Amino acid sequence: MKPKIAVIGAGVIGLSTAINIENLIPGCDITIIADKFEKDTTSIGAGGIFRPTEKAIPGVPADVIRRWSQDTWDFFSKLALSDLGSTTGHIVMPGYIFSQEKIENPIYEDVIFSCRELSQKELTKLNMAQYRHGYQLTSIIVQMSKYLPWLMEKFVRNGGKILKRKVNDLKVFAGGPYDVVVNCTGLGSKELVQDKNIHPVRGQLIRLEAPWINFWIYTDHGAYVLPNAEFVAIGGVRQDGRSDLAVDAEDRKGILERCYNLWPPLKGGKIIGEWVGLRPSRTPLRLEKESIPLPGGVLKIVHNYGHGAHGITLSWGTSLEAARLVKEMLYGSVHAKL
Ligand SMILES: Cc1cc2nc3c(=O)[nH]c(=O)nc-3n(C[C@H](O)[C@H](O)[C@H](O)COP(=O)(O)OP(=O)(O)OC[C@H]3O[C@@H](n4cnc5c(N)ncnc54)[C@H](O)[C@@H]3O)c2cc1C
Repeated sequence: MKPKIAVIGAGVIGLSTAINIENLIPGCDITIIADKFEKDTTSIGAGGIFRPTEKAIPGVPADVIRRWSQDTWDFFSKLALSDLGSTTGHIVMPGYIFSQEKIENPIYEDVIFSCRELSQKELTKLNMAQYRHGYQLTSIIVQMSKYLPWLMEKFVRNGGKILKRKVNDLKVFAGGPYDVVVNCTGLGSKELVQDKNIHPVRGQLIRLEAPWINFWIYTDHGAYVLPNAEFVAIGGVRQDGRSDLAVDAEDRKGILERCYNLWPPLKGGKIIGEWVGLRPSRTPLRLEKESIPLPGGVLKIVHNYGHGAHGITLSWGTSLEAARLVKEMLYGSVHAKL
């Protein structure tokens, strides 16, 4: 009999997990169940920069973060360097990080296309002498408005099914119809599995029409500039515990001030949109299997949520691991290679 699997959640984590399950368990019957899709998810609004760091998720060992980052990079760079890149939204883009602290990040050096520290002379030439450190990197930016629909289409083309519905309690799945249920609900896990550790970290960004900006910038003081083929996203804020979704005028003022100071040519850009999203943050993120014996039968769950500010960067790697855990739950650990 074909194994039946449900993936709850249709953000970048749910879609990537569902596709990795399709790849790892060919012929399985798989359904994505979610109450929000594409434009209503957090994933759609992310700046989309691949920016791995060993300290991305507190509580996750550096070698594990490195593996998830590397697996995501392998997938993203294959797309970006192929003729698919313009369809999936993966763009190779040079950029800068400016900071007061020295950044020791072996993942930058080993994984992304290129990374080197700038000299004081170079910082001065860029009008960035106020920063003690600067780095020039070439990474990948993912335009999420292209990537999410592409993932969805790929999932459906492989035979996957979609169900639009809110799940209020995973226990309804005890005893069937699914052999394994995969929880990729991000912040939804607060209610769905009563997880007190998951919390929102609010972000706000402004979308500019500024096609002359063709490199990205990241700083350690709440200013970033992330262009894609559609617009330039400038931000941002990181407000722990705040969960209102309306655009805040004070936040807008602060973002514009910081970003215009950082890179004055941005002032020529036309504001074409604003967006607020809630990073699903958890220390550490939850990527594990769980079996719950219930009167109706054993409920087998794989959890994959809580990626915080790094959900795009870690998406493919964590989803690959979640798919391996699903296979292990179906067939035992002999089949799984973690
Ligand atoms: C301003 C901002 C900028 C960001 N920039 C970057 C960046 O540059 N690089 C990077 O790596 N990351 C970035 N991130 C982080 C990234 O966006 C998130 O980590 C990622 O999108 C989380 O994906 P997800 O699939 O877990 O959650 P979501 O996209 O929120 O998806 C959750 C899914 O679960 C479903 N769901 C929830 N509860 C239920 C339920 N009970 N029943 C049915 N369905 C349910 C929802 O409907 C939805 O489909 C940014 C985030 C923000 C806010």
